[in-house]
Amino acid sequence: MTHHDLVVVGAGSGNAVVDDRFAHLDVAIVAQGPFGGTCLNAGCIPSKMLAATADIANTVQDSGRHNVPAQLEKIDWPGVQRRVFGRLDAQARDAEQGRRETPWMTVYRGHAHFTGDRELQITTDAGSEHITADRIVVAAGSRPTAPPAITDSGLPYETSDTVMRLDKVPRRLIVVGGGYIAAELAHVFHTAGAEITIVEQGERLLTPQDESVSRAFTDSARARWDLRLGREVTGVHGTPGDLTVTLDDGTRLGADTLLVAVGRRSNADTLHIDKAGIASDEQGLITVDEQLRTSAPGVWALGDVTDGGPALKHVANRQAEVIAHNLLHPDRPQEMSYRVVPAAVFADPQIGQVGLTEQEARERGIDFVVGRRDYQDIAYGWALENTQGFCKILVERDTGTIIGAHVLGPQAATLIQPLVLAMTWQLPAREVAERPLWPHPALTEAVENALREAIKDCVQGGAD
Ligand SMILES: Cc1cc2nc3c(=O)[nH]c(=O)nc-3n(C[C@H](O)[C@H](O)[C@H](O)COP(=O)(O)OP(=O)(O)OC[C@H]3O[C@@H](n4cnc5c(N)ncnc54)[C@H](O)[C@@H]3O)c2cc1C
Ligand SMILES: NC(=O)c1ccc[n+]([C@@H]2O[C@H](COP(=O)([O-])OP(=O)(O)OC[C@H]3O[C@@H](n4cnc5c(N)ncnc54)[C@H](O)[C@@H]3O)[C@@H](O)[C@H]2O)c1
Repeated sequence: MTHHDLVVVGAGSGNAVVDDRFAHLDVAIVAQGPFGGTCLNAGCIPSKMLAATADIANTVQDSGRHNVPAQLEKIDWPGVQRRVFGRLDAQARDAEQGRRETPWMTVYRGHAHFTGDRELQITTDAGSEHITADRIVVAAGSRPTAPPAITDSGLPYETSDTVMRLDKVPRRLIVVGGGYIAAELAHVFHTAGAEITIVEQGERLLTPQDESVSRAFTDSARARWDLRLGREVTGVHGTPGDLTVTLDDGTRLGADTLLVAVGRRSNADTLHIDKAGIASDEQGLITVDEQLRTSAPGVWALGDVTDGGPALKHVANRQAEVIAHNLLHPDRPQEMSYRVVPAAVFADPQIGQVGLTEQEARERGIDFVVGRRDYQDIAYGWALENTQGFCKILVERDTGTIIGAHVLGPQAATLIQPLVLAMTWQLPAREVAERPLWPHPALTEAVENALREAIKDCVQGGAD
């Protein structure tokens, strides 16, 4: 049995825990999948590289509105695949190679599970190995789920793990689920030439978003895609490549490809965490405290496998930093904060969001005002000929505190950042609107003007 000072299980965000500050230790990393994990290989990065390509294709298709006659010939899908995955696969290989060449690190390739306190069995192609460690970081991520009506059919279906690497664009793609992945990948495949149908059990797409954002997004999607809202799949029949999907209202839909995007579940259930005294919640997420310690002494956890914050890469990255600090400085530990967590949907239109939605603020009984500015009411919105974008900011009436912000439209993921900063430092809305100069006529004027709109109705907008 080999002993290490520190073992990290999972080479996604877990790989970011360890750097040269740990060179005095004997460190091992166990990797079942490619280095870089979901984000690099099948998540954030390929989906955004594909979405950026789709945005460019849309710009060409839409160029007539700017008096630039142009025609989109086609998206060269095999070329896009080579560019995107050629780059990302090389990154994953280089990351693993870098670890293998690090003298104080050991790379185990295989699946780890606990056999006791800080004791792991690693199953590899060559057999199995037992290791122990003084300290362990669990960063085993999550995996896509699929409804039984689909899995029981025995017919093939894609998930985000596989669909982006298809060698051909599907002709008719049915997406089950109307959340993040559906919004982003329907944008990609629609622009690449697929007919899109979305089957979503809720009444709108992206329902956790602010109602006005979810509504605007759904309306925009309805113009391009066939939306089956309030519906579930009850069965799949046919043969691979020629599928018939039945819905709970009896509708039958034809497709060559089915993409299931109904959420993900923690991989904690594959780790035998009970053998190591690691507690999990009712959804199977490993329970962590503010310092990202599990219930087992000497075991930390981060990312999608845990109950610590939303399953987003910037959350996991920050958790990796906090754990690294706490491993190196146990005498002065840091705590993870989830007070201000932004998120973005890289679809068409793009969405940026932070803090409370209007419906959440109402449910909490907060007395708040809403400031809104549409892109079509600012100069750069005219320049873009944009008619649907807006920035909406929620401000507590009495204190002028910004409690939530929502942007829909071009560059929304970037435009949200000044509001993330303002909320992080708890700057009053009036100060954020009036103290800095906002460059004219940039898109950021949508943010500035939404803030000015909100503070008109505040009792106390902040500093005068
Ligand atoms: C399509 C898609 C798009 C996304 N886009 C965004 C985005 O734009 N922005 C954003 O913030 N987030 C995005 N996310 C979410 C983001 O990818 C995840 O939150 C993040 O990657 C989680 O990191 P992690 O380290 O917890 O898990 P992972 O990156 O999944 O890493 C876990 C690693 O552990 C390995 N592993 C699992 N079990 C074991 C085991 N028993 N033994 C050894 N190794 C094991 C896995 O092979 C994997 O490499 C997206 C996700 C998807 C699916
Ligand atoms: N830009 C980003 O940050 C980004 C992008 C993609 C994925 N992600 C991460 O990956 C996670 C998974 O994404 P996702 O899109 O799979 O999940 P999601 O939770 O965003 O959306 C799932 C959707 O599927 C619907 N649904 C569930 N069961 C269904 C059923 N049986 N039939 C029809 N609809 C059903 C839900 O109502 C929901 O709208 C996200 O929650 C997020 O953490 C983030």
